[in-house]
Amino acid sequence: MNRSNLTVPPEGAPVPAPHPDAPVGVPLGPHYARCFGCGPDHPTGLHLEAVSEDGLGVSATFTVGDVHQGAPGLAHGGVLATAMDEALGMVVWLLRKPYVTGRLETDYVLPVPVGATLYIRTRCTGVVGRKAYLEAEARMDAVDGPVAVRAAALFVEVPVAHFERHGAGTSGGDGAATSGGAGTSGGGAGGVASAADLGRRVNP
Ligand SMILES: CCCCC/C=C\C/C=C\C/C=C\C/C=C\CCCC(=O)SCCNC(=O)CCNC(=O)[C@H](O)C(C)(C)COP(=O)(O)OP(=O)(O)OC[C@H]1O[C@@H](n2cnc3c(N)ncnc32)[C@H](O)[C@@H]1OP(=O)(O)O
Repeated sequence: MNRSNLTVPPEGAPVPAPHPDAPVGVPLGPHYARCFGCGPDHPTGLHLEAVSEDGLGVSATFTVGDVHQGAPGLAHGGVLATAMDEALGMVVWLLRKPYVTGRLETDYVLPVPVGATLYIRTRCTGVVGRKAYLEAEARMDAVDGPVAVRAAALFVEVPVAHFERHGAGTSGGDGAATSGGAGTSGGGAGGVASAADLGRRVNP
């Protein structure tokens, strides 16, 4: 894909070992029930469903709905970038540290119609200090379908306080969702309802 060197790990950058608690071969479930990317409680979200492959890579599916259109009958490019961001974020979630997207690069290779299902695979390609490098590819309508979107990203590790300091209305009161969901019941990564939950998850 076309990409800047900001999302390419420096030569010799180590790929981390999977976290010992990282789930393998199981559905991840949502990390947050109201997440636009993966939350089952979000009415028009992407409802991405993902499986950890080996603790460092994730397979996810996203079916484009009516609410995701840009041009008539076609997925909005920003929505597709969000789907890639979400699937990439699920990989750093497996590393059991809080990260945010610093940079996201996207190549749109094919138009993606409403009703299409994207089969997304993402992978961590290196970690240097607070920076995690990741790549993603989305194939149309089958795991071995044509490539529709490619992405690369730099995620930056942040303290749990990042979410406490910057999140509005997520301190566990009315704005907080119950994490519930497949994340906790499916033996997967486990959902969070608040920044405090996130802290407990990272430092149990
Ligand atoms: C309260 C409720 C909590 C609920 C939370 C639930 C879950 C959340 C937790 C985990 C997520 C789980 C699953 C994933 C799900 C979804 C995926 C979507 C993820 C997102 O959608 S997340 C939202 C969008 N995201 C942001 O909202 C970030 C806004 N932003 C910032 O918060 C700062 O900007 C930050 C922190 C990025 C950096 O700030 P900073 O001050 O900490 O660090 P600094 O600037 O020193 O950068 C350190 C090193 O990164 C390099 N670096 C930084 N930025 C770069 C860039 N853009 N390009 C190239 N390199 C960059 C520097 O060059 C330096 O590199 P070097 O060390 O080599 O000098």
